[in-house]
Amino acid sequence: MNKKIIFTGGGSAGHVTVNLALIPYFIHEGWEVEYIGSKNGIEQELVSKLQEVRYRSIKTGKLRRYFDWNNVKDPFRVVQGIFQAYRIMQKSKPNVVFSKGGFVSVPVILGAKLKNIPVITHESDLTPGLANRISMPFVKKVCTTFPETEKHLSAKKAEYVGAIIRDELRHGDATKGYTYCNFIREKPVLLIMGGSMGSQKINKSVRKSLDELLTNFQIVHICGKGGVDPTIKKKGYVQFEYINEELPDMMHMADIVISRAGSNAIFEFLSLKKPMLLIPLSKEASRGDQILNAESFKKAGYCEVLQEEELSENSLTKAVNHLYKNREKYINKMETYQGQNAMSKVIQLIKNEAK
Ligand SMILES: CC(=O)N[C@H]1[C@@H](OP(=O)(O)OP(=O)(O)OC[C@H]2O[C@@H](n3ccc(=O)[nH]c3=O)[C@H](O)[C@@H]2O)O[C@H](CO)[C@@H](O)[C@@H]1O
Repeated sequence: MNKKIIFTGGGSAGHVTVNLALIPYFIHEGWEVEYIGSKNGIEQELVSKLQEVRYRSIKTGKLRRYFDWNNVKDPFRVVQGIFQAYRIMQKSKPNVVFSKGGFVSVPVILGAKLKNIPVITHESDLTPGLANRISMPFVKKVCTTFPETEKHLSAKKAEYVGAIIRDELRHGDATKGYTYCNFIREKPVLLIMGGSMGSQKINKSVRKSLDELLTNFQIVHICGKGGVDPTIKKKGYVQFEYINEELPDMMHMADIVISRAGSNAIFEFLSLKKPMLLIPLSKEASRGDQILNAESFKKAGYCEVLQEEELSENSLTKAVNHLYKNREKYINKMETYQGQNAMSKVIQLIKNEAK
């Protein structure tokens, strides 16, 4: 009988793209693949494109660090989600569960634990997220992207594997990117990606400096859902809410990037050797994981960092021009980065645990 794996993870694309990188391998190897996510999350949108994967939705609650009336209702949703996940495990009988974290993964992991199904999780960031911290006692292994993360985890469970990069990102075609954006070859391209959901702060700041930035660069701006400003029509400036199939072409076309410091995005840029200006999400809006991700990259010489509090018209254009001028320095440093062959390590761990 074929082996079966259930993937989970969601809330933002950063909790889905690692799964999207792994899923084709298991399908190719003849495994049955299912995915548990929320009903209307980004994971549903991204995974529903994969015909071979059965998608099942459960109720889930968000784990917020701030006051919200939903905080009262959400624990009940999580409990309902645990029962739903338990029933799925009972019917589906997977050999193993792989979780990429995010709040939808907590009920799935608990449901799997109740059925004694082994779970492996993956932590993208330098410090473990809340969902992964809650789930820690119930999982067999936690795969980490940064070596520094191991000190935040139990030594028995932590496995440093490195970053998992979707294979298609390596096969982008810059020429297609130029055609798609109607850009010319003679002027450098700046790609701006404020994380998978866009960043209002970065969008605002870029737009204030747009004319100045456009004197030196053509700009692809990924603005996030609802973030595109249709009133701005300028030569050499294109905006998107989110890019799917064309992202590899856009990444290959870019000379330099401005990005949030979400772990998947920055390792993708690193693997393609794109000099980065990172603007991490502030401590006010997060646990500060992106600040640590960015610090680690800066220490390695891969990027420039501009903290959100320092963001202004002047500081942004100055930092972008400085990055472009010194691009060779960052590229040379990135050339020394050795990928950890994370994909095969994770696949081996999953196979070892699959009952
Ligand atoms: C606000 C928030 O909570 N952010 C977290 C979230 O970020 P976020 O969801 O932004 O995740 P990442 O930056 O790590 O990854 C974004 C992923 O989306 C893809 N992408 C993005 C834009 C686009 O148009 N098309 C596309 O395919 C990127 O290629 C990448 O694979 O998860 C990350 C990984 O745990 C964390 O480090 C971030 O702190």
